[in-house]
Amino acid sequence: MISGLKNTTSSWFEAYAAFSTCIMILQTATDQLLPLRIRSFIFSIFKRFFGSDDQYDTLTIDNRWESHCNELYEAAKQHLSSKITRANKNLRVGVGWVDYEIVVAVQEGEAVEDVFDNIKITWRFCIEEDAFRPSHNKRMYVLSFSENDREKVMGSYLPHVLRTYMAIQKEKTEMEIHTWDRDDRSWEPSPLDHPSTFDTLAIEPELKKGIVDDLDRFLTSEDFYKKVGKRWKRGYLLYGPPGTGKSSLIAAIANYSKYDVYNLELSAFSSDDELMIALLHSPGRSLIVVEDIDCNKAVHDRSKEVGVDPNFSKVTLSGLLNAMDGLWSSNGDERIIVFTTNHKERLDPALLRPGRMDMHIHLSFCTVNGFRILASNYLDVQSHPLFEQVDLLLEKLEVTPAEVAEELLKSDDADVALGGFIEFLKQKEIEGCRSKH
Ligand SMILES: Nc1ncnc2c1ncn2[C@@H]1O[C@H](COP(=O)(O)OP(=O)(O)OP(=O)(O)O)[C@@H](O)[C@H]1O
Repeated sequence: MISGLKNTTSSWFEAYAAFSTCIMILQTATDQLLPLRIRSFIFSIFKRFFGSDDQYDTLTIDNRWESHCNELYEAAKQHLSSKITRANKNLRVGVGWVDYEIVVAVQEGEAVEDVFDNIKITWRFCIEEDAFRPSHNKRMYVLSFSENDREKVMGSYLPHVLRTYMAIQKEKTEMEIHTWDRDDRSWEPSPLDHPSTFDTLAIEPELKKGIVDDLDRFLTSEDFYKKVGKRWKRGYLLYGPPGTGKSSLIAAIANYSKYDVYNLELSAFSSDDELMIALLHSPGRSLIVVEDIDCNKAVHDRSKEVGVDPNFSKVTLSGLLNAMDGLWSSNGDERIIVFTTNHKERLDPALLRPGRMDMHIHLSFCTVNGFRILASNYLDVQSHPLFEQVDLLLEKLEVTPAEVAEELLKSDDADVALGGFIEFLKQKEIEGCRSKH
C-alpha cells in the first residue's frame, strides 16, 4: 500500500517536473523569439481571458525620439536602477565611475515592479535588434499598467520620473565627457575628471566675474528665454594662445553648470549629415565643445568647399553652421556651445558675426593676479617675500599660466619653487621672450 502511494507520488513529481521543464523551455523560446512588444500583447490577451477583468495598457520609451536623444529614456534608466529588489533575478552588473562602485541594471525582459500613488506599474527593458545594421539596435523601456491608471501614469507618474531625474542631474558632482562613436552612431561617455573650477582658474577677476555672471543669468533664465521667444542656449568663443586655460575654462563651466561635455571632434565626422545627427543626439543640459576650430581647414576657408568630391566630403563650415542652427531651433533646452581657437583672426567672419557666439572671451598671458591664484593653488601661499620680484618680471614677460603651473609644480617648498620660477623667468628674459609692451 505504502509502496503504491510512493509510486503514485513519485509519478506525480515526475509529471510535474516534466511539465515545469516544458513551460520553462516554452518561456525561453518565446522570450528569445518574440519581441517584447508582441509578448506584452499576448500577455494582455491571456490576462483578459484568465485573469481579472482589468485590461492593460503598455507604453514604450525609446532611446530616441524623432531622431533626438530621449531624456525620458535616461530618466527611466535611472528610475529603474532604484527599483530593483531581491525579487529580480536577472540582473547585469558593471563598475561605475564614481569610486569604482558596483552598478546594477536589469537584463532584457526582466520585470521590475513599481508602485506609485496606489497604482502598480511593471517595467521591462528591451532591445529591438536591427539584423542589417546592429549599430541601429533600438533600446527601450516598456511599462504596463491597468488601463484605468493611464491618466495617472501620463499625468503624474512619468512627470515624477522625469523631474526626479532632472533634480539628480542638477546635483551630480561627476561630469561626463562624451565623444562620438562613428561605428555605433552614438555618444560614448567617460568621466570628465578635470578638477578645474572658477576658484582655481588664473584669470583676471573682472573677466571671471563677467563669465560667472553671464552663466548665472543664463542658467536661471528659463522663463525669460520663454517670454522673449528665444531658445535657451548660449554660445562662447574662447580665444588666446596655447596654455592660457581654454580647456580649463571649459571644465570650469561644466563643473559649475553641472552639464556634461559633448566633444565635437570635427575630423571624426565623415559628412555634414553625420555632424547634424550627432548634434541632434546630444541631450539638453549639455556643453557642446568644438576645440581648435581654426585647425579645421574647411571651417576657416570656405573656398575649400567648392569642388569637394561629395563621396569623400568632410565637415564644411556651412555644414557646421547649419547643424548649429538646427540645434538652435530644436526643442531640447539648456545648451551651451563653446568654440576655442588660438587664432581668432583666422576664423571665417560667419563664425564671428553678432548673434552667432554670445560672448567672445580672450584668455591671455599670466598676470600678477593670475599668478597669485596659481601660487595659492599649487603652494598654498597667499604672500611671500619673493612675490615682488616675480611681479616685476611677469609685468614685462609673456608667460602662459600653463608654464607658471609647470614651474610651481616642481617643489612643495614655496621658497624652492618660487626661486626656481624666478630663474625660469630670468632665463626667458635673456632668451628674448616677447615682452608685453
Ligand atoms: N588660466 C589658467 N588657470 C589655471 N590653470 C591654467 C590656466 N591656463 C593653463 N593652466 C594650466 O595649464 C594646463 C594647460 O592649460 P589648458 O589646456 O587649459 O590651456 P589651453 O589654452 O586650452 O591650451 P591649448 O590651446 O593648447 O589647448 C592646465 O591643465 C592647467 O594646469
